[in-house]
Amino acid sequence: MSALMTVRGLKKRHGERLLFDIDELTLETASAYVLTGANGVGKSTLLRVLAGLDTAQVASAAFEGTPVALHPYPAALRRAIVYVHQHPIMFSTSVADNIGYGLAARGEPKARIAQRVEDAMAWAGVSYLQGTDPARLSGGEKQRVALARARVLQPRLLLLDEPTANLDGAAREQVIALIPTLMEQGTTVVMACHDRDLIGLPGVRRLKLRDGHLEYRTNKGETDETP
Ligand SMILES: Nc1ncnc2c1ncn2[C@@H]1O[C@H](COP(=O)(O)OP(=O)(O)OP(=O)(O)O)[C@@H](O)[C@H]1O
Repeated sequence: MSALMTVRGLKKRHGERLLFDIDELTLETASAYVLTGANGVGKSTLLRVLAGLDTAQVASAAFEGTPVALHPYPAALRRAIVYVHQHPIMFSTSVADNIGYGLAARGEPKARIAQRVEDAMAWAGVSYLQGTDPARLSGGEKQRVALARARVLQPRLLLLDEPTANLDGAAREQVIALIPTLMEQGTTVVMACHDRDLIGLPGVRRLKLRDGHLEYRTNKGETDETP
């Protein structure tokens, strides 16, 4: 398996506080990871740094074998890497506009956008929300719309920040059910989470942030560790 992204010497500071000091982060092509660790350890920050939404000190980085800088963040990475926020923000237009927004920003033809949005809505099980005001979506619906919005962009790397946080019951299960289908299409997925059902998904590898360092773990449905 080949490395999709490698980052070496990744340090993040908030003032005097060294949040993390990661020797090396390697994400393989078409692989899925859960990023675990205690509250406040820096999971969201790490994802945001990879997505170019936050800055950090980086010794070197490469994407698909090509050396890249993370600051300033290159347009090629902005196209290849998509971050989905824990509480996705929706534009107040329509659900379809929200899903197609990134494609429109890329200048895709309208007919192509409409087709891909329709497919994505069916994939995410949100076709019934066609006429719903985005401001009225439930937490689970919002998360599924956000996943559809990310999926249509066909990212090489998808960063999901606690995709099931604050969801329970059917809403949580519906989101969890979408994750393996994202993995199947060859996208590398990294999910910051505490959700044991996500951590235990087959084929998902585990990265754990602890004391500022990144540990690679084998994932065998751990029950004996703190998430
Ligand atoms: N701008 C900032 N200035 C100072 N500290 C910050 C800033 N932004 C975040 N932090 C701190 O950095 C730490 C890491 O935050 P982050 O949200 O990345 O953690 P997390 O592991 O995702 O936590 P959780 O599991 O609770 O979501 C927290 O202690 C947070 O308070």
